[in-house]
Amino acid sequence: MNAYEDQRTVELRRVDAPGAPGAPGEYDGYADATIELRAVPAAVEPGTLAAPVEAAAPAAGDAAAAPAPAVRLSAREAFGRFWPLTKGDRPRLALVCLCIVLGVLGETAAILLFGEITDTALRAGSVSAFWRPAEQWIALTVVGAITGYLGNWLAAWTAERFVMRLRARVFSHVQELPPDFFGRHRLGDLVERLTGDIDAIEQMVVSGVVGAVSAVFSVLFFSAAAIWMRWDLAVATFALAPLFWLAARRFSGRIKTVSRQERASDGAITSIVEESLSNVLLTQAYNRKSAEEQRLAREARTWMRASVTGARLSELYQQIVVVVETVCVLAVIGLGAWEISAHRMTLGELLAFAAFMGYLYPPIQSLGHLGLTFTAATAGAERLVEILDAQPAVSDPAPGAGPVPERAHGHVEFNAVGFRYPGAEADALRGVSFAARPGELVIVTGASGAGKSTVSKLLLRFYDPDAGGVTLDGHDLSRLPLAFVREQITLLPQQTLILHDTIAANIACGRPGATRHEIVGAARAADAHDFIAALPDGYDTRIDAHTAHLSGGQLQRIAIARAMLRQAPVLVLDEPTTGLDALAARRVIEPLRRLMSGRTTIMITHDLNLAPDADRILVLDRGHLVETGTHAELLAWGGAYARLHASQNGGRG
Ligand SMILES: Nc1ncnc2c1ncn2[C@@H]1O[C@H](COP(=O)(O)OP(=O)(O)OP(=O)(O)O)[C@@H](O)[C@H]1O
Repeated sequence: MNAYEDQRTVELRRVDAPGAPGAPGEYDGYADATIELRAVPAAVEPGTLAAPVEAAAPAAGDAAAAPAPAVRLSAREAFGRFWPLTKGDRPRLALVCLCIVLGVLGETAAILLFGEITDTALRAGSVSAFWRPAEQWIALTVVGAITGYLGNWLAAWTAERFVMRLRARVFSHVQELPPDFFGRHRLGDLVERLTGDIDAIEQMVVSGVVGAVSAVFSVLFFSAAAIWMRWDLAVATFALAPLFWLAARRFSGRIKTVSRQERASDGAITSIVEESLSNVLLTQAYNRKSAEEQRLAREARTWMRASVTGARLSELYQQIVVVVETVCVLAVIGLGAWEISAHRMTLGELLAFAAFMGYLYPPIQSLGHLGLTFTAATAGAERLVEILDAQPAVSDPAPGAGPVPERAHGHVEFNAVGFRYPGAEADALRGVSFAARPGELVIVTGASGAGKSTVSKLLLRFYDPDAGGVTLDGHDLSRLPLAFVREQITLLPQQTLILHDTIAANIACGRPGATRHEIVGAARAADAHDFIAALPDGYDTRIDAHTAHLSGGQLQRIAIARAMLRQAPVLVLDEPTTGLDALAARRVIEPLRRLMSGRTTIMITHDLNLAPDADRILVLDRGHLVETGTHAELLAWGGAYARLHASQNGGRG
């Protein structure tokens, strides 16, 4: 019986919740090798199941503190929303289910053989009667092992593919969302949604289905076998089964609430860690170490309370199940003893019957657990659906909506443009009109919040205007493919964007496929070649946004080289010298002039050093275009521009 006992350990660990003391009873000892397949579905597996349950749960009062998700779904809606993503893998899922059914059938037959061995070989003391059922049992075990192996392997494959596909889909969608979406969501929380929440949904959709099939077929076959053996005994013991469902139902509402809290807390903790580490300079320079620690501790406390309450709920559920199970098992033993004493049953039959009962409870429990897993995963689904339902602010025009030029000349026009950010109370731009012809430099200036950056966002079509229109060479931007617009317009943002890669790759991302010769040429034109060549690994030096050992001015020149390589006819410079000291700013002016030459340049800036070079200067004030002209004209006019200029030159006008 050693082999059984070993397997029983597996069975108990897998079927009972972690840490749940007590076995379903001695009958569980008759588990056999096919147990592995039944345990595969992660949703049924206590370890995985317990995760959302245990890790959740605030005290009742804490539930109110959970940030309310914008989307509320029932488990069925959540499942329906993500099930279509299994398309393409359904034949494999069907094969997994077939393996499960074969495995359960094998288990059923093995238990019957065990009853036979007990009566014909053990009780009769006959070795010869042992061999035939033993051979059959071994054959069944080998078939079970093969189907178990195949089923587990395919199930893992399908589950991982689902995760990959879902993550790719959400990631691709997120990348199309407008900048204000990222303003409303913390980065760490988004990271958590793309990792933890996606895993939770997998638990519901793929592992959930596999787990449900496994549990349903186990219940069907074992109960059919038990009824076939002794329907009266079976009915008597089945009467207690609904108690499992009642227990699961009782707990599911609270678990959903605490799971929401747990998912939100996970997101908050990841956000705090991410924000703190990326702002470590601010933390150190402003002595904010203890403030940051307190921020983390606050969230961690919420998470801990949720986690402990979740563990308590889970444990309570488990213990109730253990008591119900023990009552059921004792009922079987008691009835069996009575039947044996009345010679209506043999010992082998009783053991086989009890084994079916012992085998029946775990899948019944699993079904209850699965309900809880679905409930917990729904909280993750709500958070992902919130992202997937967020609409990109702009979309590609329908194919054939209008002619698409091969390449733009760079004639940009704003015609009475009005725009208000989603959810904002005031217009960011109102009735703004101007034009920039190929090769011209147009400077957009004005006080903070005047609407300068909004001009660049509309030009790059991060948003469409609410009124008026923006055209490129006379084509309304909304009628041009997005990819075309962004190929024709190069943005040099205020903050230099660095990829975690070599300097060469950072420059080449302006034009994928650029040769080393072209990269070096662009770096020379950007005055970046000398300092790059002086680095130990030259162009192959790996840099990173946070660890780059390069100055702000050097990074800016790498960005200029990237823009040079791009060769787009329109250039948008957003505060190109902000954050640089006077010397570094002077060093980027010349490369900038080279970059601007021959291109339509819209420069958004407070810094008026390049203003005398501009063909036109636009002064914005609270979304209105209040002055337009050259530097000399506007100075002579003596209005807002003259005041701005004077403020920068210490009142010298
Ligand atoms: N995502 C947003 N949601 C709501 N309002 C926004 C958003 N972004 C900007 N605004 C508002 O739109 C107005 C114009 O903002 P914009 O960023 O264009 O100003 P700006 O002139 O570039 O300012 P700064 O010089 O400080 O960068 C401001 O009142 C700002 O508060």
